[in-house]
Amino acid sequence: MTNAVNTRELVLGILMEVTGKGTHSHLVIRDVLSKYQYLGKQERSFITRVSIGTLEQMILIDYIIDQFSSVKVKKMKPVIRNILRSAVYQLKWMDSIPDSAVCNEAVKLTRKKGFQGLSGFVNGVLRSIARGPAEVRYPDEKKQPAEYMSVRYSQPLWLTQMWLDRFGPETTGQILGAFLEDSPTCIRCNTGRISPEELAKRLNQQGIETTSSPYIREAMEIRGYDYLGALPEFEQGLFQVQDISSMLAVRIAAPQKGDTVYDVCAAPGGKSLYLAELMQNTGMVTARDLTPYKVGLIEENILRSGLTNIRAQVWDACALDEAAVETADLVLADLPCSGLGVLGRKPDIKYHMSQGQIRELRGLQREILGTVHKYVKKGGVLVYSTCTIDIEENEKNLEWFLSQFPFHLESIDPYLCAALRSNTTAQGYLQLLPGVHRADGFFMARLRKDGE
Ligand SMILES: C[S@@+](CC[C@H](N)C(=O)[O-])C[C@H]1O[C@@H](n2cnc3c(N)ncnc32)[C@H](O)[C@@H]1O
Repeated sequence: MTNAVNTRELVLGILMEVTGKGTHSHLVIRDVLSKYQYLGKQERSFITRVSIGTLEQMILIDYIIDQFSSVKVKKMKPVIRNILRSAVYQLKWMDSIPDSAVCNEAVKLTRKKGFQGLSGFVNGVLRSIARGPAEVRYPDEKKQPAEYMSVRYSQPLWLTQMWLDRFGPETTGQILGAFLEDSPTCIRCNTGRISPEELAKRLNQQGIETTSSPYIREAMEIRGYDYLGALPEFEQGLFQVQDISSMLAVRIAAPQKGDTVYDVCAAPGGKSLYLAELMQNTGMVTARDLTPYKVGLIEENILRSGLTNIRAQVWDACALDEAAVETADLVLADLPCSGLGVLGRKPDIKYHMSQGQIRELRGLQREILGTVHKYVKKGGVLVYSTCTIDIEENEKNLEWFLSQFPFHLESIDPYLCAALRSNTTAQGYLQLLPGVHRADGFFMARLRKDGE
């Protein structure tokens, strides 16, 4: 790799930003790649792979380093621990790079960053790891199942314990395992403009692999593209990037032609656009979000879609809009949440989230639900959804909502394929689990307002 030193330095910068300042990895990586556009495809994919891979496996990587280092990872200087982390990722997960090259580059970078005196330490730790046994000595699976799974799947202990208590070891293993697998990009074909078969054919002709979803006809997973934004089919609005679970949330909302719809937390607008599309350019979808920046993202997407039955507005969902009270056939409350269902796509969430933050989010969700349910007409529908796997934000919030407001759950089976139907879907809600379902972790519930 011609530019190896530079790319490793860029990876270090990304790790410092994400682990030190808590910035989201996908934003930091996007900024770095757009700043260094002159880098070749190989260098760009090296930066993405090592940054994401290191973050994904960081708990396991730290565990490995701690077994070989006299100084524990937590006690190290941030620059040193991040140089070691990305080097261990290359040693253990990237067979194509010789161990000696990984160690030498890490030592050079240590010196370049002004830690001349620690270059011997970095060299020693990395060479011991490279020479050490290939197999990791995990915590005892029988005596310490949560510790074992936490290290094995590189997930925080509190999260692993929470899911073990709720789902048991088998399902927890499936969920955690799925987070470490490659997450394909999912797209939704704009069926108003092109059939899924024709879109797949056009993408295949450009060397892009497509796999149709078992759950929704217009959904497909795509692999093997370089830059999505450059595809003519994207430019022309023939498809949207959207996970299958998000599409399902819209499907269970089942908007009708001519409906008045409020999507109260809508940016960047994926679900709003799908709602508007299903309404075949009739009725009106009001897509709201908190800031002009976020609403700008919705507006860009509206423009690309060519739909005219959708408008974007800045509106704080906690503030009551008197004019909207009892006007909506459908309200979509796809609320801010802990995001624990999408750890496979956004690995750094697991380092930033905590039980305290979950409590705060639950409070915000209740505040928003307590406001926006008022927009639903008597006999209208409210869909509550989150991209998380957390009983407090999902089932418990649902129970709370039903105890407070005049709504009842309604079966979502008519909108789902047989593979997704269960006791809970017959009641009116669905918790998707990665590894169990072929989709991101996601929760959705359909509630009908009492009355006409
Ligand atoms: C889960 S995301 C929505 C994703 C969106 N529904 C989609 O499918 O593209 C949650 C959104 O809620 C917004 N949000 C957070 N607090 C809000 C509030 N008080 N009022 C309105 N929007 C809010 C965030 O800016 C974020 O865009």
